[in-house]
Amino acid sequence: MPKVLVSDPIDQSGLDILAQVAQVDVKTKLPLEELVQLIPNYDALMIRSGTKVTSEVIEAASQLKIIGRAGVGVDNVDVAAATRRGIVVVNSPEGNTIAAAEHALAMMLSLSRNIPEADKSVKASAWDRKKFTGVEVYKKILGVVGLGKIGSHVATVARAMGMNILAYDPFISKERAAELGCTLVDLDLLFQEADYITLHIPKTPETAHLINAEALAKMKPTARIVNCARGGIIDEAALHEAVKNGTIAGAAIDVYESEPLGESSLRELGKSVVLTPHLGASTAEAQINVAVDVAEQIRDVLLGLPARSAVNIPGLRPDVLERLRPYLQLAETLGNLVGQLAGGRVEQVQITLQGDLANQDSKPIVIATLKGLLTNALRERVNYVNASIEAKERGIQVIETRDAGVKDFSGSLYVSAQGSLGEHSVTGIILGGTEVRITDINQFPINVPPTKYMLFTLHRDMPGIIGKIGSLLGSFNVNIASMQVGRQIVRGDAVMVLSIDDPLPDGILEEITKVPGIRDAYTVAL
Ligand SMILES: NC(=O)C1=CN([C@@H]2O[C@H](COP(=O)(O)OP(=O)(O)OC[C@H]3O[C@@H](n4cnc5c(N)ncnc54)[C@H](O)[C@@H]3O)[C@@H](O)[C@H]2O)C=CC1
Ligand SMILES: O=C(O)C(=O)COP(=O)(O)O
Repeated sequence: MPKVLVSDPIDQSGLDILAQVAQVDVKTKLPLEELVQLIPNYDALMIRSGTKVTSEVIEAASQLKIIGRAGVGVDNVDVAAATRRGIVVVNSPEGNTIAAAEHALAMMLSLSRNIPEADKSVKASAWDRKKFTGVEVYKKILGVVGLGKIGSHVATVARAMGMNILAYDPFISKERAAELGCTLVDLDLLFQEADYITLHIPKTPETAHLINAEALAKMKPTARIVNCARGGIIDEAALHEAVKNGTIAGAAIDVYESEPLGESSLRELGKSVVLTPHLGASTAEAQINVAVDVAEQIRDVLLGLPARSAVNIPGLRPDVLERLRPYLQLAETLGNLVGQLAGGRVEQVQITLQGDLANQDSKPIVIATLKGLLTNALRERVNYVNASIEAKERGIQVIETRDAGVKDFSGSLYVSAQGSLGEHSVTGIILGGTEVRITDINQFPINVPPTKYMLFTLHRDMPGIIGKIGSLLGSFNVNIASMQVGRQIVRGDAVMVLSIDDPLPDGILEEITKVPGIRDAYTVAL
């Protein structure tokens, strides 16, 4: 019988499902060393946010087939390490949406009406009404950062309370935002206008310390901020300063840079700050939802069936996968590339299967392209199973075409993305059965393999320009691994593609665009 280790508190309904197919051991609050020692005995691990599944744990997990996260965020799991070991990671994308949204709303109201401090004072036998006079949310502006599942529900309920909603989410279309009654704005405007700011984004390298001293300085002195998303999106030291100095009026925080919260100056801020111990998902209903959702998936995987919400494996039929594997890699790379070139919100994607590829099953290729495209927004949360739904929810229009007449290569894939910042296109092929080659960017012919870090420029084809870019990169200590130029006509417009060994340092892209003749420059990490 397979063995499942449950290392965080999970609702009994989930444990009952696991017990149908496995021996279930519940051992919570395990120190890392003990987890590393125990894990080789288990086929499945079921967790919440308390267990850190580090690469060390995964390396020791010689039998492990699946990690089930009974919740949304998988930032406590080294998903890349799990993927390398062939371990499926599943979560419950919707099981606690309502719980988290309601907690954010409760936090906003608690902060506005000083409920926690007032409660404390009554329980201490005081009757102090003046001290706890609050503010109303009615007719106030709520800035929602991240208009995904939780952010959308918060916006809907807040509208019903008479709030006006500004939203920032670079991956959501204007139409989708309008459907929710929200006005999409840029982040600076949201910071400047909002009376309340609520965060509903994943923690990624881009969102780490999104709310720092500089951002806080842009906010109204009456602004209040709510974080029920992830610790580390707010710089806690900067928040403490901002509330203490009156830069903003207050904050309600559920998640912290380090959990459990250790020594923290946030505790010293009295009624201006409301703190809860990561309770967003802690409702009876959500805990049953996530426990059942994830336990069912663990059961299925242990029985050899596919999981419905795997964050790290394609949910496609194995035979299709095998046949199309190189083209799925091509599609994912082109989707990711065109998404990064497009930069902002993508509204429309066109995917054309050309030449011999036009006779293949397009569905997996379209899904792989969308997965690549959405990786920028959703990271490891997007997979082959949910890529189409996620694209639809973001209002991205997908146009799929076939053109068997294109005979440049035996089969090629063309992907273009039209978004808030313009349109970009890329074409690619598979060389020698396995190798991805990019053969065209924005209608300029090239022939380059994708690499981890790339720099693209659109420029005028004129003498000296390549040298200038080379020297500029050199002066920033950026090593160029390879370089190629593509043009349609001599001394007309051209594109330059550079593979570089490291990410571009801050500020250099701006310098590149200042070089005479350079029209645009883009950096991409694949
Ligand atoms: N406090 C708690 O107990 C809980 C916390 N959460 C956290 O809430 C967050 C949101 O969850 P969901 O709404 O389910 O996820 P979701 O994936 O449905 O929505 C996230 C949204 O953020 C957007 N986004 C990504 N990067 C962005 C950026 N740099 N700027 C602005 N928007 C960006 C995405 O386009 C997406 O629409 C996650 O971090 C999750 O871990 C979720 C459940 C409970
Ligand atoms: O689902 C999420 O992302 C959460 O943050 C919930 O965390 P928890 O399962 O309550 O430890």
